[in-house]
Amino acid sequence: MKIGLLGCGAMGSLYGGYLSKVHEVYVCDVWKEHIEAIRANGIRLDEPEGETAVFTPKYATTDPSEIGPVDLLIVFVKYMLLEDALKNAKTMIGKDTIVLSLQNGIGNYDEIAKVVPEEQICCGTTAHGCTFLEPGHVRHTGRGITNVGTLKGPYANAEKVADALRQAGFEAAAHENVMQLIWHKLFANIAINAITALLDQTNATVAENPYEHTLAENMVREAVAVANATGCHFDVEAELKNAFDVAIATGTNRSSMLQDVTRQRETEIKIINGAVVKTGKEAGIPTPYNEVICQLIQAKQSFYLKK
Ligand SMILES: NC(=O)C1=CN([C@@H]2O[C@H](COP(=O)(O)OP(=O)(O)OC[C@H]3O[C@@H](n4cnc5c(N)ncnc54)[C@H](OP(=O)(O)O)[C@@H]3O)[C@@H](O)[C@H]2O)C=CC1
Ligand SMILES: CC(C)(CO)C(=O)C(=O)O
Repeated sequence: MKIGLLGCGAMGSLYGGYLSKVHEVYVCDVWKEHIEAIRANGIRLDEPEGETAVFTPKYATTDPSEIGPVDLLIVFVKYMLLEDALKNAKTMIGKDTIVLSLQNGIGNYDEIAKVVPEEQICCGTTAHGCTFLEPGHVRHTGRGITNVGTLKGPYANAEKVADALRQAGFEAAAHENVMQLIWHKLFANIAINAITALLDQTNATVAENPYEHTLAENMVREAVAVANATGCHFDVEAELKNAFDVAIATGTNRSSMLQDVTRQRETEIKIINGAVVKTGKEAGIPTPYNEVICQLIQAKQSFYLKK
């Protein structure tokens, strides 16, 4: 399969690397130094078990027009850059190209749909974790399943994508009700990301510190109520247990939002806690805890983004 990776940072390097074992992989990123390092030495991936794997994609570039249409385009660009990134990579998207989003949060699909017909979009979740180390070099921090589904497109597309991922050694499954899985993953990000970013603490503290725990619980309770108002069927106690289990399992991690504020980058708050606030407003469900934490993160990032 001809596969493109749009955004080849931490996660794009992991997926691009593994997929290049069996597929024809083209990686595209705006960061010139990183692309040059991949061209020179391949993608170096420090595996959770300790060894370093090296993968060689077919082609690495900063210019999507060099690639042409692919069968599958996986987007690992952050949400706020997604629409522009896809417009810039239009030449990679043919009428049969499947575009896959595995990004965190709720909102990526709508950004993709501004540029790509919905019939061609697949979305899902990944339980892998990755951290960028230096150009051409990333750390794989944890393994897990990749779930794929469609909202409007043919379900066969999700099966095709899951199959291509499995061929490359990923644990992957297609699902009829992918929104349920996206919400499920979101609840853990709701509990962990913004709190750790505000307090500059690792993930475990959300489960262990009583004040953080109470705040996380209140935010997850709101999020579950909102998800259920959209037609999902979540048991709030089970989701709370899962969210705190994730906090413990990834205990020493600095969450992606904490990494963003540390590097003075715009965070994904709008599609994490912000998605709960937005959907809550549409469904008439109050979400005061999520609203306050959104304002605090927006305030924090406004100081360094100067906007
Ligand atoms: N890291 C993780 O463990 C996980 C991340 N995710 C999700 O995956 C997504 C990506 O995360 P992650 O890999 O950590 O992020 P990174 O910031 O490491 O990677 C994103 C890459 O996209 C590049 N980029 C920006 N604009 C464009 C463009 N127009 N065309 C091509 N590339 C572009 C960025 O360059 P630049 O930095 O110069 O902007 C960067 O190299 C996020 O939405 C996140 O929620 C999901 C699960 C786990
Ligand atoms: C699960 C968790 C919280 C792991 O750090 C994550 O997905 C993130 O940091 O965005």
